[in-house]
Amino acid sequence: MSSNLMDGPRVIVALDFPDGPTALKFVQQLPPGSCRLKVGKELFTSAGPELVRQLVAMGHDVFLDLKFHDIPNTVARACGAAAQLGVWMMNVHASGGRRMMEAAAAALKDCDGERKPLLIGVTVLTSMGAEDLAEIGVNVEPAAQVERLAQLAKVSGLDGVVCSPREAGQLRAQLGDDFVLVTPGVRPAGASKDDQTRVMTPADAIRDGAGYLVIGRPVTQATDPVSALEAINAEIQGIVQGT
Ligand SMILES: O=c1ccn([C@@H]2O[C@H](COP(=O)(O)O)[C@@H](O)[C@H]2O)c(=O)[nH]1
Repeated sequence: MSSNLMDGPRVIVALDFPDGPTALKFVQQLPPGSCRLKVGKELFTSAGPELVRQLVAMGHDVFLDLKFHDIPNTVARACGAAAQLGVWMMNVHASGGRRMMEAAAAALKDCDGERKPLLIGVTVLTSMGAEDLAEIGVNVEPAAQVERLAQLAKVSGLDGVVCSPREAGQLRAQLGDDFVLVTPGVRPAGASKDDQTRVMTPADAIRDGAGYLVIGRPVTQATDPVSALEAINAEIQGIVQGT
């Protein structure tokens, strides 16, 4: 899938809500086709796989963001179980290593064509900066570590990576148009960074080669979430069409 040929919404709204009913109430107000949806650790822990099945049955593309990170066998089996839910995208931590990522990719290889979920590797969390990396013994700039893990993800058979938009340009140039770049750490101009560190605006992220923008609080916590989402889609529309 070339980033230039991707169909459909580029924004993935992070449904970081405390429970299923709150998430569903939020989803029901979204205009059809305006975004894809991400179910992460908070909502999945509270509402479980049934909510994921429900969102898939409603026709949504669901990114199951559970960031699996364990021994290869455990991660492979978790990925197999996630695929059974019919999700569009799922992820593992690239720092789990090549054998873990290869096992995850192998677990999905028997899913039939259209239904095969995209498998994405998390590189360096967008909340982390150089000092955070140094504290865990990684004494390089985030961009260098992202590049290293993204290359490992690619040779391990993954479809793409989660990175910050700040690394999108470099990865797009190095890893090609077919490698999927999913970028959280996206903030409209003037919005609070919250706990994110490596951020960019929606327009700049797309311009630099991001495939999908994961956006949570700037939409979900907005006074008018639908208008906030529409403004982001309007901001990136011209750039997406020009790519
Ligand atoms: O490196 C990462 C990986 C995942 N996330 C997730 O994306 C959203 C971002 O939410 P905002 O409210 O827009 O900050 C959230 O669900 C994270 O778990 C990330 O931020 N960075």
